[in-house]
Amino acid sequence: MSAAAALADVHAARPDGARPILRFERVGHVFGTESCPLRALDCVDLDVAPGEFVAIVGASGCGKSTLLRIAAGLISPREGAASFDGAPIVEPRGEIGVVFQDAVMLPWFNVIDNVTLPARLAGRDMSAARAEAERLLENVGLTGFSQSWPSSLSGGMRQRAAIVRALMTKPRVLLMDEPFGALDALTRERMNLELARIAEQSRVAVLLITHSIAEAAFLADRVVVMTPRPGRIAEEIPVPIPRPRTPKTLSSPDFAAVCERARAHFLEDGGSE
Ligand SMILES: Nc1ncnc2c1ncn2[C@@H]1O[C@H](COP(=O)(O)OP(=O)(O)OP(=O)(O)O)[C@@H](O)[C@H]1O
Repeated sequence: MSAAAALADVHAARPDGARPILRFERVGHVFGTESCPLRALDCVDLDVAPGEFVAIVGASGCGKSTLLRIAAGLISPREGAASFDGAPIVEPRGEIGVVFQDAVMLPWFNVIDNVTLPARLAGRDMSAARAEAERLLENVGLTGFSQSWPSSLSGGMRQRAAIVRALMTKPRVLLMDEPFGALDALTRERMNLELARIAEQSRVAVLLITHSIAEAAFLADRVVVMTPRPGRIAEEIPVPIPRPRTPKTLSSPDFAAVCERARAHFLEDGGSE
């Protein structure tokens, strides 16, 4: 069974309603003190539908990570609200998985113990959790590495393990903050293909933050461009490219058009990708 088929299987029995699975309503956030405030986000309205893949691009410091941390329940927004399936997000929850740029793994745990940690913390049956983890590891190309120490894995392998760990809670939303930013270009391309397969065949909704317009256009159903700080939504660009996405996608006129439309914002602002 392929990684994607396995993940489709993981999510198969879940009924998805028509309402957004993730919603930001007039979300604003200010850091700093009253005398020295720093407005990171301003009036962000954004919906993510069940199973949808949304990528966010924006200049460094425009508030992308802050938005994602609000969705993860790690920060309470000063203004507006974020909700998951209609309920306010007030703390981290199992249905929302998070993958950060640095695949933080506990160095004193091997791979299988790291990826099954959420299951252990949730008090799940560990033999079932281990079997599920082994299956997911196999399907992301980490067969035979379950007993390895994190220090012996490459960056790409650690990131794959981090994705498996995030999927162990059977999330309905996967939040990804520059997950492949630290990888070399070739590994990043391979990881993009893998993530595209996961997203296409599973029903997990993905909110991806990336500095790469090409990565956003390749993976997403919709590319959201943010303004420089304070971050607002400048434009939502639909990506009319059929799935499955393949390496050939990168040379399609639609792909080039989406990239050009997104890039125009950064040229206007004097910024760069
Ligand atoms: N905990 C914090 N305390 C104070 N200021 C913060 C904090 N977190 C973020 N900021 C500030 O808020 C703004 C938005 O930060 P954020 O990390 O969300 O931006 P970003 O778009 O993700 O940036 P990058 O692309 O460089 O990662 C920045 O000016 C940052 O310095």
